[in-house]
Amino acid sequence: MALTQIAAAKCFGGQQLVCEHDSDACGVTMRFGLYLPPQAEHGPCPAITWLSGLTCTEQNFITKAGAQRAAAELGVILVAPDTSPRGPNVADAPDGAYDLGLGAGFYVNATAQPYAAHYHMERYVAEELPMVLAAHFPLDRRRHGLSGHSMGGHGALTLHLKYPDIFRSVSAFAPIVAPAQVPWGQKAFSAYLGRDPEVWADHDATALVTRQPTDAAILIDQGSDDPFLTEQLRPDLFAAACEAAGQSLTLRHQPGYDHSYYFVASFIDDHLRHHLAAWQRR
Ligand SMILES: N[C@@H](CCC(=O)N[C@@H](CSC=O)C(=O)NCC(=O)O)C(=O)O
Repeated sequence: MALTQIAAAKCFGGQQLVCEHDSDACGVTMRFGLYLPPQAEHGPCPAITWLSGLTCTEQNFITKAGAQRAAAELGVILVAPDTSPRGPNVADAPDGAYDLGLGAGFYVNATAQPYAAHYHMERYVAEELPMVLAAHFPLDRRRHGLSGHSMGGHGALTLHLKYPDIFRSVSAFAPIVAPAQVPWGQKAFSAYLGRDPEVWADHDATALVTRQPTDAAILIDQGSDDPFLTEQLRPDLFAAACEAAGQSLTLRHQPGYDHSYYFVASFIDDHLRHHLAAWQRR
C-alpha cells in the first residue's frame, strides 16, 4: 500500500498534501488531496472525505472551497479524492461529454462495458481509500464523515446510506438526490450499470433512504439560483422521501446562491461544524 506524496504546502499551521497510489479498486494510479490540521501532529483526528462534482479533480475542493481554516481550528482531516479513474487505458465518453467518463465516475462500481474495467469509485471511496488513509495518516476511523457537491453530493448521500458504519456523518451541497429520475443520472447509470431499475435503486439516495434510513442527521445546502436545481438536483424529492422514512434532514435553501464553489465556500464552515456535532452526539 505504497503512497507517493507529490505536493505539500503549509496551510493554517497544518499541511495541504496531494498524494497518489496504485489503486486495486480502479486498476490505475489514483490521486487525492489531504489536509492535515496541526492537531494531527499529536494524535488521531476525525476526517471528512469530500466528493467533488462533474469535471473536477482532487484540486477543485482544495483550491476553491477554503475549508482548511475551519479544519485547522476544529482539528479535522479533509480528504478530497479524484472523481474518476484516469489514464491512457481508461474509457471516456465517446463524444468527450463532461457528464460521463473522465471526471464523472458517479461513485458507483460500473458493471457495463467499457467502463467496468476501471470505474469502481464506490469500492475505491468506501473500501480502499479508508484503508490507505488509516495506513498512512493519524485518522480516527470512528469519526469519519462524507460531504460533497452535486455529483459528489449524490456520492456522499448514497455512500453514507449504504455504509453508515464507515461514514457516520453526512452533508451535501446541491446534491443530485434522485439520479434515477434526472438526465445526468439516467445517462450515467445507463452507461455504467445497464438498464435494470432495481440496480439503479441501489445508487439513488431517494430510493435508498426510503428503504434504509440511518440515525444520522443529514444537512443539505441548496442555492436558490442554481441553474441545475429544477432539472437535475430536485432536493424536494429527497426531502419528501426523508419525511416519509423518518430520516432526519435539514434542507437549507440559500437565497441568491448558484452552483459554484463560491456557494460551497460560503457555507463549508457550517458543514464542518455539522460533522463535529454529529460525532460528539455518538
Ligand atoms: N461544464 C458544465 C458544468 C460543470 C459543473 O458545473 N461542474 C460542477 C459540478 S456539477 C455536478 O456535479 C463543478 O464543481 N465544477 C468545477 C468547479 O470548480 O466549479 C457545463 O458547462 O454545464
